[in-house]
Amino acid sequence: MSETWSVDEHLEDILRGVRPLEPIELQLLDAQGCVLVDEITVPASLPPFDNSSMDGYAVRTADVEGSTREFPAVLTVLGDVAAGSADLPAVGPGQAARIMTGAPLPPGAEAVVPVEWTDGGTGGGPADAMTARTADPGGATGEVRVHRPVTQGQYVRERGSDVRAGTVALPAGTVLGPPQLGLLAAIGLGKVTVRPHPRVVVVSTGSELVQPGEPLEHGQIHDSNSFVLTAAARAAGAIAYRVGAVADDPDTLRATIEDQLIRADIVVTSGGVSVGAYDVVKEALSGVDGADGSVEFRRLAMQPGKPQGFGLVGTERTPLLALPGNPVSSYVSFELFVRPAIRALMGREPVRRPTVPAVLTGDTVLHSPAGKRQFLRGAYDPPPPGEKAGTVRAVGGAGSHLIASLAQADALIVIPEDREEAAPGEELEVIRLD
Ligand SMILES: Nc1nc2c(c(=O)[nH]1)N[C@H]1C(S)=C(S)[C@@H](COP(=O)(O)OP(=O)(O)OC[C@H]3O[C@@H](n4cnc5c(N)ncnc54)[C@H](O)[C@@H]3O)O[C@H]1N2
Ligand code: MOO
Repeated sequence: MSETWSVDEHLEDILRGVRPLEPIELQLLDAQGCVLVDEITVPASLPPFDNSSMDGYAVRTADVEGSTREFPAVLTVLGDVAAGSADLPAVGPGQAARIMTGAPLPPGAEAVVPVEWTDGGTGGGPADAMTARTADPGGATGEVRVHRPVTQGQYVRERGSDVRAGTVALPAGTVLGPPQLGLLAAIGLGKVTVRPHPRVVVVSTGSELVQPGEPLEHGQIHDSNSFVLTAAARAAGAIAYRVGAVADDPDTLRATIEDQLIRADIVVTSGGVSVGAYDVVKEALSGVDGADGSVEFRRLAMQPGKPQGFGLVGTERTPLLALPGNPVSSYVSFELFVRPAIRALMGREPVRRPTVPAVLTGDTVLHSPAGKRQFLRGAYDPPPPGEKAGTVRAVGGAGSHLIASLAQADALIVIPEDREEAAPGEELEVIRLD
């Protein structure tokens, strides 16, 4: 661990070892957040048929021309056309069909008069609504008085007016969010080919660690990193498995990782990477060169997150990122290195979180070690209209054990390597953690 790596060099090294996962076919909801590999063509037009956009009466426009409240057009109602109806009455001169939103326009009809522009078949004033069929089956027949004319095609959603068969529904590279999944469902696709969610196995290490919910003996602490890392991996789009904390024993750790490789596209460990006598991850995984790969441990010019390990392990050369154990270091390292690796596996761009400018508020000058990129926890406010930069204030100190203030933060304030302090009023870059 002699030379010091920059944040960017370490990330580039990781990204060189990460290839996008092979595409697979998934059920629509399993593909949420995934990237489409090929463009999707619309197999059949949407809507598939001309249909009504209103509850009302399907009419011939000539029959209602010039109609008013005082001089209504009086039409004979043939019956109901409900959404899903296949049996459609032909609408002839002087006739109308009561029609529901989404129902196919019956033959002969050219437009739809909303029910509010009619007497609803009651013989009274303008209707507010139709009476439910169950309450008044007879309401579907008889006469209707139409108080306003409609033009050709009015309140009719034309076949193909949404998307036409043969056109591109979604281009390759689309990230499937709720509306995109909705479109695939609407055009009738039950499955879709995407790069899958990476499987991330999270292993925390440390003989002092006790699972939350269990009492502590003196000297012990609860394992929080494995929860942070597993939750963060899920938020980044991965399927994450949390393995309980492994004690500081190299053989146990090696065996645990070997067992886990079967379900891992990435392994993330926390703790045991520094220079202590019980730094188990380093001891178990460094220098195991050969077919099964190896993990290289290095010092980074960053704070927090100085000690890091990265390598490709097992016969599948699975990327393993060994993060430092201090809780803030572990989380910041996840954001800077594991999240981009997850996104690279998914084929999602950009892999890095973007930075945004923010003016530092508060009354404290922030300090940063020379030559290191520092990531301080911040609370960010977006810019008011017309301004480019938001504001950010530091929350908590620089200590990498400060879990409570990390929970107050929604941004990381970046102090570059060439700066040793930043004063209130200065504009800095921040990474938003949303
Ligand atoms: N002599 C030196 N000591 C240390 C150096 C150094 O350069 N020289 N680097 C320091 C830095 S910076 C960091 S970061 C830590 C990294 O240590 P490890 O990765 O070996 O982590 P541990 O020693 O296992 O734990 C550190 C700290 O974090 C707590 N921890 C660990 N795992 C969890 C967990 N799952 N949940 C909650 N808290 C956890 C652990 O109890 C320790 O307090 O090394 C410094 N030392
Ligand atoms: O660099 Mo360590 O990761 O501060 O706490």
